[in-house]
Amino acid sequence: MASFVSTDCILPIGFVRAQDGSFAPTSILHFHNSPKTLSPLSFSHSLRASEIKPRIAVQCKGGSSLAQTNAVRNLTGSVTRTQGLRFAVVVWVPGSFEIGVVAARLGKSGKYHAILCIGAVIRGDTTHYDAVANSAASGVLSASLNSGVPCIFGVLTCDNMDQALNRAGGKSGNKGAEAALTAIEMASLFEHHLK
Ligand SMILES: Nc1c(NC[C@H](O)[C@H](O)[C@H](O)CO)[nH]c(=O)[nH]c1=O
Ligand SMILES: CC(=O)[C@@H](O)COP(=O)(O)O
Repeated sequence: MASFVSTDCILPIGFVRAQDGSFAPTSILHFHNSPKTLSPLSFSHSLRASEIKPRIAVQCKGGSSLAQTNAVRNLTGSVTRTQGLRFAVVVWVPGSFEIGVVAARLGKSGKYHAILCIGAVIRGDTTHYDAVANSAASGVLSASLNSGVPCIFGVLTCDNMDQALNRAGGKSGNKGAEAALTAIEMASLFEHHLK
């Protein structure tokens, strides 16, 4: 389930060990509840835990955990609320290495709410597998981040064909179908909650 939490919290990003053995934050970012972006409102150095008057409990002694604030919303995508959503499927490119650039072009077109990327990389005798598999993954991720449109990684990376067939509708399920559901959920999340 994809979810997005907007909170009003104080986020310690570093700790020092105090003389009594407790941990105190060395720097604090104070975030304000903003569903769109978390933007630090203030940045205070070397605040000690005793100086913080948080709206949340910051447990520093023996570890650090942030209690939930009193303003938390979970935004989730839906696999049923899909009216009007448009999808592109990248599958018939020469190889998985080429998926990323096609996904990026489709994402930037503004025509689609999500791009589903489907492929299978099967290990051979050389290290070429690693180059292709890693490039396919980074290519799809870059397409997402650069276009702002969810590009879903539905590329099998397997040591042999049996592994691939088992994940393409065999005894290990259908990773392509799972990726398709992820595409729907992400498109719905973006369309209904993150515009
Ligand atoms: N061996 C596999 C490949 N290799 C081809 C590359 O993806 C790429 O098309 C080529 O290197 C030219 O840029 N592709 C797969 O998708 N699966 C493989 O098992
Ligand atoms: C993923 C690949 O590129 C790989 O299947 C190529 O096979 P080989 O390493 O035997 O050339």
